Amino acid sequence: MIHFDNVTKRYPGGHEGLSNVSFHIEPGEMVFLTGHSGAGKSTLLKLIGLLERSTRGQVRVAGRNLTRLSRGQIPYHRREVGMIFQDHRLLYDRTVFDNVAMPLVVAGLGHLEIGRRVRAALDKVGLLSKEKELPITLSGGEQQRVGIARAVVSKPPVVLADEPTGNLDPTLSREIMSLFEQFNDVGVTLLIATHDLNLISRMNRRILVLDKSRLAKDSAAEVPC
Ligand SMILES: Nc1ncnc2c1ncn2[C@@H]1O[C@H](COP(=O)(O)OP(=O)(O)OP(=O)(O)O)[C@@H](O)[C@H]1O
Repeated sequence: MIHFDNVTKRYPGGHEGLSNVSFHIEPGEMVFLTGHSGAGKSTLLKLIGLLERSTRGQVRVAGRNLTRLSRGQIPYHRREVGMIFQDHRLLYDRTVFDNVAMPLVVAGLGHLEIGRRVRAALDKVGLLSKEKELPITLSGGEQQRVGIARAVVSKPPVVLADEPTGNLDPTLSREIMSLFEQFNDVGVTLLIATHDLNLISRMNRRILVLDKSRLAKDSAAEVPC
């Protein structure tokens, strides 16, 4: 589902956010990505979501070679990759419903279909009763769940999360992880970047470790990277 072959990302100014990274994630895997601050976790997720392009090497997601993808194809790719951010990135002048509906509006779906899908996604994250609220009136954990509903409303086969529990207490973090497990149970491939080593060890899943922009460890690999 996600293939990195010798991928390097060099930012303007010459700094390498990612250096010669290779790994494969199979459909239906749930994988954690960790490493020190600045190790390259966000850069790796941005390459998968096409928020950034690789400088060298090949990134393939759901059968698409992102290195060769034209600008016109980017919206189709984004629909297949749901992204969740630590700071939620909600629109604070729009209701919860409108925030979750955004990807479907962009995709040009009809009114009734949007209503049906948004309510299904809000129900999944336990926020159906809050659809008319503005995000600012919600708690941090609830805002994160709005962000999660928005990421999964198009039913993407791949979901990426960048520090999704960074601002949450342990109970809320567990709730978010349980939601991710439920998505994974129905076949969604998840890649979750986090500093939280307690959380990672509790989940008992495959772990990719970045160190100074390189892949230092893949718990699924027999030998060190
Ligand atoms: N747009 C950019 N321009 C220049 N350098 C960047 C840019 N984005 C990231 N970097 C650099 O690339 C490296 C990797 O950054 P990245 O944000 O991927 O790390 P991270 O592991 O996600 O860190 P954190 O855990 O602190 O969020 C860092 O040295 C960072 O300063």
